[in-house]
Amino acid sequence: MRSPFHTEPPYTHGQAERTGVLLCNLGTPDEPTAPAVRRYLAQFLGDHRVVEIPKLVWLPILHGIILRTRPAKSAAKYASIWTPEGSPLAHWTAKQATLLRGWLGEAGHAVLVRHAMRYGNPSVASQLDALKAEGATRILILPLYPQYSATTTASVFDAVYAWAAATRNVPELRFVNRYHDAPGYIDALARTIESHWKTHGQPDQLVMSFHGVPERTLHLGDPYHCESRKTGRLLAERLGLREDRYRITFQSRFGKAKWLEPYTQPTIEALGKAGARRVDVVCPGFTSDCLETLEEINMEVREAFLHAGGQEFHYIPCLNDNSHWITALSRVAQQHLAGWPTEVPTAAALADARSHALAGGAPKGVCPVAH
Ligand SMILES: C=CC1=C(C)c2cc3[nH]c(cc4nc(cc5[nH]c(cc1n2)c(C)c5CCC(=O)O)C(CCC(=O)O)=C4C)c(C)c3C=C
Ligand SMILES: [Fe+2]
Ligand SMILES: [Fe+2]
Repeated sequence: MRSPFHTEPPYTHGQAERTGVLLCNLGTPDEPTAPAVRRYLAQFLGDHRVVEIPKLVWLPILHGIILRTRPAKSAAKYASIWTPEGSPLAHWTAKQATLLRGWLGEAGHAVLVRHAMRYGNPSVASQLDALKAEGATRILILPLYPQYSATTTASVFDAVYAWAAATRNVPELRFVNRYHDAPGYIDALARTIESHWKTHGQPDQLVMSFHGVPERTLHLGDPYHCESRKTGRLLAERLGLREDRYRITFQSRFGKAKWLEPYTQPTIEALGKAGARRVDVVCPGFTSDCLETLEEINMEVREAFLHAGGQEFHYIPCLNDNSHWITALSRVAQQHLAGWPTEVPTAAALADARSHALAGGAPKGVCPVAH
């Protein structure tokens, strides 16, 4: 009879038990072409965590209208931010995983660290399989979203549950829901802004722009709005900014429904029209630069501000591979790893497990070990 679960090697004694961390991000197309963007958007916008319209109504609209028109337009935008290393989001996420592995190692935690994308590659399932193949029996799921949203964080968790539901020998799993107010995260953001200001001076207004979500999700119990606003308030306090020197706004509206307000672009245009000479924009909810920061903010919104009469527009990059940010991420990971063994098993422990395995004596056909 075929098993409904993924094929696994037979259980063997005496293997090194390892702890793993899986850094999860949203994902990005494999290349900046319409077919690749179509594949990516089909998976992304077909996720009921992202678009909550009943599938029977939504899928004909998605496949019949949106996926016929949007991919070519989005591909052109992706082409404008693509780098020799590929998509910025993919590049920074991979680098963050490498750096986090090093940081945790320095702190004495010999954990396996990999990264995965909720949509596109490398998939969450493929990286969980890889961690398991490397011996991970405990895995910490760490989304690269400081603010919890059902549209992003919970969707990553869905992918993990789906993998676990098809796995026989499931590792112990832990999930990080949020770190929107972690002091190290706020500090890393503040240092990035302060270092920009040290070179360029201060603006009339600092705009903290977060990705938006439909407003109704707030009324249905999603804390994303409140967590984003708290990040913004803590950041302003850390920078010593008075309330009239900064704004918290929401960007990247998708579709016709009301999203969280105030919207980023109209706010910045209004600032330009009202005579603000210089605006600086930072995107604290994005831990890597991506299409939504490099194209939407640094190109579209920049142009709108200058067109509205503004003189200087400064985009302050995301945390990316900033060392204070990696320190913050490693602190979040260590907090959630507490109580799990994170050292490499000693030779003595492995030898003990193996000699135990050699004790033998059970009937043929089952595990021949004296347990
Ligand atoms: C940081 C948190 C994010 C939330 C919350 C979020 C919600 C959300 N997004 C869409 C629709 C789109 N988002 C797109 C790109 C995109 N979104 C995020 C992050 C969040 N999204 C990132 C990091 C990116 C950039 C990815 C990259 O490859 O660089 C896109 C695709 C781009 C396009 O075609 O315009 C769409 C579409 C919805 C509907 C939503 C919540 C309901
Ligand atoms: Fe998005
Ligand atoms: Fe609130």
